[in-house]
Amino acid sequence: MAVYTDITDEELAGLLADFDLGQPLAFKGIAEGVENSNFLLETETGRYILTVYEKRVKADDLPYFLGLMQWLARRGYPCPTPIADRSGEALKTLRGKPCVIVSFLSGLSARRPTAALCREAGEGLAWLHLAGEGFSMTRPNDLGQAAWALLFSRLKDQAEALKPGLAATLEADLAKFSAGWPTGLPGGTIHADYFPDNVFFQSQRFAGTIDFYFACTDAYAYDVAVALNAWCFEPDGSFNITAARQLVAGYESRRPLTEAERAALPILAHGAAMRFFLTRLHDWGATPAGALVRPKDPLEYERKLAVHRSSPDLVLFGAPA
Ligand SMILES: Nc1ncnc2c1ncn2[C@@H]1O[C@H](COP(=O)(O)OP(=O)(O)OP(=O)(O)O)[C@@H](O)[C@H]1O
Ligand SMILES: N[C@@H](CCO)C(=O)O
Repeated sequence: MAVYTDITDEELAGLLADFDLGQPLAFKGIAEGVENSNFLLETETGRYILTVYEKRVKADDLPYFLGLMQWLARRGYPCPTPIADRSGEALKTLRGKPCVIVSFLSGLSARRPTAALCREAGEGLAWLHLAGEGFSMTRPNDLGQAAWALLFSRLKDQAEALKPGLAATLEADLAKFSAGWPTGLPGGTIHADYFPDNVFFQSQRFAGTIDFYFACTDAYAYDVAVALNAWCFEPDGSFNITAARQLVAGYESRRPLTEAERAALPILAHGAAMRFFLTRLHDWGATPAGALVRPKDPLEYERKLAVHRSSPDLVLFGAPA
C-alpha cells in the first residue's frame, strides 16, 4: 500500500487552516501507486487529493511538476490542478515532507485497454503535447537515452542473474542506441510515464491524465513510443498491431507525426523498453522481501525489448496504412 506517511487529524487541520477549502469531511489513504503517499480528501468545497512526496521525487523538481499541471489545467487539459493556499502557495510541508493538494479527477483507468481505448489514449497524449506548448519551464529527461549506459553498468550483474547472456545482449542494444538515437525531432513537454494506470476514462472516452512526476522536455515521439509499449502488448507478450494503429491514429487526429518521427518510432520504442526495463530491474533489487509495495516485473520489459530487437519494424504498423 502506497501510504508511507500517516497524517493525524491535527496535522490535517493545521494544513487546511492555510486554505479556503472548508472543513474536512472525509480523509483516507489510497492504496494504489508506488511512489508517493496519496490521500483522498473531501471537504465542504469538494474532493481533492493530498499527495505527500516521498524520496523518489526530488524536491527541486516540484516547482516544475506543479507549474506544469497548473499550466495544462489553465489551458483546459484535464489533469490534477494544484490548489494554492491563501498566500498563493501550492507547495506545502507535512511531517517535514513536501506535499500538495490537487483537484480530484473523475474517471477510472483501464485494466485491460481495448483498441478503442488505445485510440482515446493516443488522442489524450497528443492533446497533452499541444496543451504543453508555451510552458516556459524545462526539465532534462534524467532517465533518457544518455542515462541508460550508466544505469546499466550498475545493474549488469542483476541482468545476468535474471537471464544468462542478457548483459551482453543489452550492451549491444545500448551500443545501437548510442550510435543511432534520433536527434532534432519535434519536442517539448512530455509525460514520459503515459501508462494505463495514469490515464482515466469515463464512458469509454478519455477523461484525463495524472502522475506528472516523470514529465520532462524531450521528443514528442518518444512519449508515443513509451505509450505503444505500455498500451499495445498483450499479456502473452505479443504486440497488438490493431491497438497500436488505433493509438497512433488517435494521436494523429490531434497532432500528425512528421515523416522523421514515424521513421524513428522503432528505435524509440526499443529504447523506451530499455528505460522501463532498467528502472524496474533497479527497483526489483532494491525492494526488500515482504515490503508492502510490490515492484513491477522487469521480465515484462525484457520480453518487450526482445520483440523490438527481433522485429524492429513492428511499431511502424502502428501508423495508419
Ligand atoms: N488527481 C487525482 N484524482 C483522482 N484520483 C487520483 C488523483 N491523483 C491520484 N489519484 C489516485 O491515486 C492513485 C495513485 O496516484 P499516482 O499514480 O499519482 O501515485 P504514485 O504513487 O505516484 O504512483 P505510480 O506508481 O503510478 O508512480 C491513482 O491510481 C488514483 O487512483
Ligand atoms: N510506469 C512505471 C512505474 C513508474 O510510475 C512502470 O510501469 O515501470
